[in-house]
Amino acid sequence: MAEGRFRVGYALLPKKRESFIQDSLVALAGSRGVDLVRIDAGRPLVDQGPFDCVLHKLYGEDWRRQLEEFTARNPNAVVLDSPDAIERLHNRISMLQVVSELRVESESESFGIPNQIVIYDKETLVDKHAWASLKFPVIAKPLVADGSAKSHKMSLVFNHDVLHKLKPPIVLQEFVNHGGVIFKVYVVGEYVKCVKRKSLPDVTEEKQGSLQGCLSFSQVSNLTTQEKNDDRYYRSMHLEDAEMPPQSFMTEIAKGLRRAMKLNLFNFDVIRDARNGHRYLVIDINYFPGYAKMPNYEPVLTDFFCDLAQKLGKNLAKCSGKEDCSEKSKF
Ligand SMILES: O=P(O)(O)O[C@@H]1[C@@H](OP(=O)(O)O)[C@H](OP(=O)(O)O)[C@H](O)[C@H](OP(=O)(O)O)[C@H]1OP(=O)(O)O
Ligand SMILES: Nc1ncnc2c1ncn2[C@@H]1O[C@H](COP(=O)(O)OP(=O)(O)O)[C@@H](O)[C@H]1O
Ligand SMILES: [Mg+2]
Ligand SMILES: [Mg+2]
Repeated sequence: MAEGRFRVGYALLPKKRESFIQDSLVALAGSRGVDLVRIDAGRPLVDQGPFDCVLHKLYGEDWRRQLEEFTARNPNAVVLDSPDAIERLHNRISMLQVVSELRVESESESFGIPNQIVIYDKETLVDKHAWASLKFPVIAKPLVADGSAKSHKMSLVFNHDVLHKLKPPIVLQEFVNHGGVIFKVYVVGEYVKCVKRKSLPDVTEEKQGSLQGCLSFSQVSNLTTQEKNDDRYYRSMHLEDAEMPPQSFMTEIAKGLRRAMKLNLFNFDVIRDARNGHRYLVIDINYFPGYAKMPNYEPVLTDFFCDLAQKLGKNLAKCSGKEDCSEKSKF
C-alpha cells in the first residue's frame, strides 16, 4: 500500500457515483493524501484493493458476504457503514423507533415522530379498530425503504373510505402541517449541517373537505427547479423566509442518532409542527444521502476521511501546492 496515502474504495450505483464522485472531491481528497478508488461490483471485492476503507451503498446477500470476507481478510480496514446498522433504515418502523427512544435535554424545544401505525395485510386495512387512533389526513408510506422507486411512492389520504385502495405492508402516518418547509439534517461523522427544502403544502380543514380520496406523490424534496417553477404552489412559496431550527438542538439529535444507530453517513428529514413552533418531528432517515447537494461537501467529506485515517494511525503525506497527486488513472 502506498506509504502515507489513505485508500478509500467506493462501491456505489451509477447515479450515486455520478453525483458524489465529482472531480472536485477527488482532487481535494487527493491533495490531502486520500485516494478515492472505484470498486468494480462485477469482480470479487477481496481481489481488489488494497483499501483502508470501503465506502458503499449496495445491498443484497451477495454484497454482504463480500464485505464479511473482505473484513475477515483485512481486519484493520473500515467498512462504512456496517450492513447491519444500515439495515435498520430499510424499514420505516425500525427507522423511527430509534428517534422515539432518544433523549435530548432542551428547555424550549421538543422532538418526536408523528403518530403512526403499521399495516401488514388488506384485512387490517379495512378494520376500523386498526386506524381508530389516527387523525386524518394521513400519509401512506411503503414499509420498506430500500431506495427503490416503489419505496418512495406515497399517498396523502384524506379519509378512511379510500384505505382499501392501498397496498400493504404500509405505514400510515399522521400528516402534520409544517408550513411547506422541510429541514434536512446531513451527518458526516461528527459534522452536522441543516438545510431547508420545499415540502408538501399544509392541508387546511377547508381544503381537506373539498378533496376527495387520496393524492399520490413521490420524492417531493427532489423536485427539479423546472418542476417547482411550473407549479403555482411552489412559485408562491418563499423558502428563504422560513426560520431555521436551533442549530444546537439539531446537532444534539444528530449526535444521539449517530451513536444509537452506529452510522456515520446519513441524513434525516425534520418538520416543524405548525401547531407548536417549538416541536420538531423526524419523519425520515436516509443512509448515504445526496451529499453533493450539501454546501461545501468536498471539504467536509475530505476532513472526514482524513480524521478517519488519523484514527486508524495513518500519517498522511500531503501534496504540496496545486500538484494533483490523486491516483487519477483509477477512475
Ligand atoms: O439522489 P439524491 O442525491 O437526490 O439523494 C437521495 C436523497 O435525497 P437527499 O439527499 O435527502 O436530498 C433521498 O432522500 P429523500 O428521499 O429526499 O428523503 C434518499 O436518501 C435517496 O436514497 P434512497 O433512494 O432512499 O436510497 C437518495 O438517492 P440516492 O442518490 O442514494 O439514489
Ligand atoms: N408525517 C408527515 N407530515 C407531513 N409531511 C410529510 C410527512 N411525512 C412525509 N411528509 C412529506 O413527504 C415527503 C416524503 O416523505 P419521506 O418519509 O421523507 O419519504 P422518502 O423516503 O421518499 O423521502 C417528505 O419529504 C415530506 O415533504
Ligand atoms: Mg425523505
Ligand atoms: Mg427516505
